[in-house]
Amino acid sequence: MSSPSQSNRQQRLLDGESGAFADPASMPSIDRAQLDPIAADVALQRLIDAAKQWHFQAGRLLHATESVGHLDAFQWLHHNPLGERCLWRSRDGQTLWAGIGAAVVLTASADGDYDDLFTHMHHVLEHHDKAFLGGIAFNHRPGDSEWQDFPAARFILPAVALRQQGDHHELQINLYASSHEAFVRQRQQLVHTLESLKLAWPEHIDPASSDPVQRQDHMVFSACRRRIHEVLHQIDQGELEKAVLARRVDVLLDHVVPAFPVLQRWQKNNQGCFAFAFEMGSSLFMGCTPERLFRREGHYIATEALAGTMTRDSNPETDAFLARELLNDPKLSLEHQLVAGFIQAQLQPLTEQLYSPSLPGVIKLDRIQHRYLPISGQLRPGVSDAQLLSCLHPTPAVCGVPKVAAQALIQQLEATQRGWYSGAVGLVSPQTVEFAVAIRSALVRGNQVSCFSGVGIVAGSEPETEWQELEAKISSFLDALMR
Ligand SMILES: C=C(O[C@@H]1C=C(C(=O)O)C=C[C@H]1O)C(=O)O
Ligand SMILES: [Mg+2]
Repeated sequence: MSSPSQSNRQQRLLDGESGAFADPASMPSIDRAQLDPIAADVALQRLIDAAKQWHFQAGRLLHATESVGHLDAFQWLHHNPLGERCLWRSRDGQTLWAGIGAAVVLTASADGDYDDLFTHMHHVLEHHDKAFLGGIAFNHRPGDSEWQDFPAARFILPAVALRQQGDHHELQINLYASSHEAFVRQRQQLVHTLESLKLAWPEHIDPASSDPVQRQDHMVFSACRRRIHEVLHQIDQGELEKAVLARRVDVLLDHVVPAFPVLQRWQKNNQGCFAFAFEMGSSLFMGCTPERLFRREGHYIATEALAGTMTRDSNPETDAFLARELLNDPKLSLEHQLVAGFIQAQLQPLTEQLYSPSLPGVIKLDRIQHRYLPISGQLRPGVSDAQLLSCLHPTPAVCGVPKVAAQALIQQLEATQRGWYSGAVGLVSPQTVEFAVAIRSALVRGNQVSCFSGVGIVAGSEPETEWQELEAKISSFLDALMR
């Protein structure tokens, strides 16, 4: 129960925001855990005052930070479509960044061209406790229609960021301009965004879910079987050992897809996954992935091999039996071992020492479980983030072995472009750089959503089993979408 003075404050916030709940009888209550109204309100006003007092400084980051009470980042983004939005949540849930609008946007138009990007990002950030969020494509093809808003690489420093580290939540604002004219324009935009920003919203107004109006599978089972046979044939011929085949399913709803509430449900069903979202133009790419590409802190790198999949069962004994099968099955071992071997071989020349447990473990998700092997090490002096990204991406978890042969076969067999699906997404801060593999992901455009999933094909793959695996991966997303 809230006190009368708290209720008044809640009402004032709601009235100020939209005027929609002026009648106390019809006013929904606010989730108390969601917000400390005074802190958020005052913090926001302080940030507006700070921005108004900024003076132009060429090529210097202007910034301000205020602590706030607990804000639900997914709902905050959902209720504030005031500029391009982005989100990054670490796998342990301890770190979350959400952004609205852009202070700095950095892009690359070709794959592998990451050196300048990282140099530039670190130059802008200096030592500040801030982060660029962004990602890279699987392999960039200019002119792809559904991916046209997504270049080979793109990173943004949000204009307004909500940062959560453990229990500490803060709002940050940023501005970086190279001319006085740009400074004036960007500051005006920033103040406007802050003055429009909602920090409170009615509780549990979750957009109603509905059945899809239409579903289009870009690869039906017969085509999938044909492609798997083609990969198996090439494996027989000794051309390659593994290739990952991907599938796209489009779903049309009768309303705009509520991307952030869907992502929040998806993430809640899959604790222990990264969550990410990047809005660009009228598209939004988001996902809930279990797979880390790498995390670097100082000279320390942590990565992993995650591949090989088994279904789950509601009966714990059967589920444990399936996990043992996952660890013992030779085809699943090979599928996973090819990823681990690649990562270890790529990192060997860049590290002093590389550590892994002798046996893999299991990661459990809502509908499936995976083989998992952590790999960590001490980087040699001078190894850069750009180098790590180029040497690890794409791993055989999303591409194949050998890499070049698999890339060519994927390009030949897959009917649709992957864009940022199976690329890498993450966060670049002065202290930490972390990328996740952008699988279990979907591209939202208005009331349409394209979701993607892939399977690793190795000797011993059976089309029916691989098809079920593709279905299981996609249905985790459809559960969150349709609920
Ligand atoms: C390619 C995807 O996932 C990859 C393929 C897996 C497999 O085939 O067993 C498991 C995890 C990932 O390495 C995807 O989910 O889209
Ligand atoms: Mg598999």
